[in-house]
Amino acid sequence: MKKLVIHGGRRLSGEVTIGGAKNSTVALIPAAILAETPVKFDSVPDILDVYNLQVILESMNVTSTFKGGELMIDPTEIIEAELPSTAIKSLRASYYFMGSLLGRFGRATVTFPGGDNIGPRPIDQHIKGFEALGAKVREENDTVYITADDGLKGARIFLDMVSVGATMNIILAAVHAEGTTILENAAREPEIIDLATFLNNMGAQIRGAGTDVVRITGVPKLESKNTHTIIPDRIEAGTYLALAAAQGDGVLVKNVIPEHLESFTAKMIEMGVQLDVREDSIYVPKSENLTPIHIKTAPFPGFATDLQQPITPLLTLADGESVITETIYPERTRHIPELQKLGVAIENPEYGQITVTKSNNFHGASVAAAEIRAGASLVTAGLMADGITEVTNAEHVLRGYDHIIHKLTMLNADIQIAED
Ligand SMILES: CC(=O)N[C@H]1[C@@H](OP(=O)(O)OP(=O)(O)OC[C@H]2O[C@@H](n3ccc(=O)[nH]c3=O)[C@H](O)[C@@H]2O)O[C@H](CO)[C@@H](O)[C@@H]1O
Ligand SMILES: C=C(OP(=O)(O)O)C(=O)O
Repeated sequence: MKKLVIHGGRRLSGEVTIGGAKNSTVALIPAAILAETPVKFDSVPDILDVYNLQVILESMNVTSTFKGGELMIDPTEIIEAELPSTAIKSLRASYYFMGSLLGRFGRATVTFPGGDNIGPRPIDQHIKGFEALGAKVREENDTVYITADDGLKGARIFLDMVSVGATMNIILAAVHAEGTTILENAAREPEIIDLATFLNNMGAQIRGAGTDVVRITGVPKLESKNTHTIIPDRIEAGTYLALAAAQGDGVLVKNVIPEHLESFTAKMIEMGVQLDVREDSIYVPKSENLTPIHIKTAPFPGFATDLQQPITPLLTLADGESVITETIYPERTRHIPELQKLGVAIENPEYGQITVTKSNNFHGASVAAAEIRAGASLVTAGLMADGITEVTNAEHVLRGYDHIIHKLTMLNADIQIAED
């Protein structure tokens, strides 16, 4: 295991460039096996999830090379094979192989996915979608067996709740299905548009991605003709924006799509952070006299659950009590006891509710990252704290933050990675 060692208290300044979106990337890689040709992505983030997905691809005889942000995947010699369960368990998004294998071969056998411990994460809506398309689904010994012996047929599917994963998975399965699938109450996250753009550029017919009704008309063949550039990671961007406001003396966050962050930047502005939102970058000046806010997490375009923990250290600078209502993952609270060790006044008074009050004098401590965004909040708080903070279980952070040591060091932070 690895740990991050932070000598906190240094003021941050300069520029940081955001990488490609993790949540696009982890869907695009499984999507690549639907192509009859090699595919190429650029702006691919250097994160552990990508390396684990490459291990899964390799088990299917799909070769891939990843260098300098460019990922080439050749699925032309793909074979059906047992997928490596350690890699499958290392990330949530391995469940996208259910949709893409089903689309490609008409059947899929995938171990239950792993991923972050942020409370229950059922996949009933994914399964409901596959069944509506004509597949039979059986769950046994932690494994999901999906078969569509008579092929998949377009269907009308209404999701019971807005789910990013189910929306993506149903799109993946439906691209080769016979006829048209109409997916209602679909998630509207920008990463879904990114997936649809990639597939459409290869010949798929997906309309309405980014709205709550997505129509997918099956096509027999997908062929890649150009490189797909992955959209910037709005969650990584939000993490740096919050850090910059909390500990910066002027930070420019580059390669962002500000429209993807509106619910987040609106809250920062409400706090009194004088953001300068430009075309594809956001400047964060030194922030003072902040006021507390109320945040309610919600599906896009609402405030992202993935950003409630990264913004938390900033809330400690506001004069009063801020309240976060976590509606997506009410048990996403594993950062709380760890932040308390650093001196943060944070409580979980009732299920799904988190309160944060003004806390002076953070002090370094040894803390554990239970999951990716809990880890991001600990790194932010550690950079604000006096003394040394060690964040153990750093793999959770490295799973989704591209070149984090380099980026923070360039902003004048003192952070190292070490074996634990
Ligand atoms: C790889 C990826 O993109 N991960 C993101 C994705 O996760 P993921 O796609 O797993 O999250 P979902 O959007 O599916 O989950 C939303 C809510 O629906 C519930 N649900 C979901 C599916 C289902 O079949 N049944 C069900 O009850 C979940 O428990 C949760 O309460 O969206 C989450 C919510 O924005 C983010 O936190 C994750 O970073
Ligand atoms: C919960 C997250 O990721 P995953 O769905 O990949 O576990 C996240 O990115 O915050």
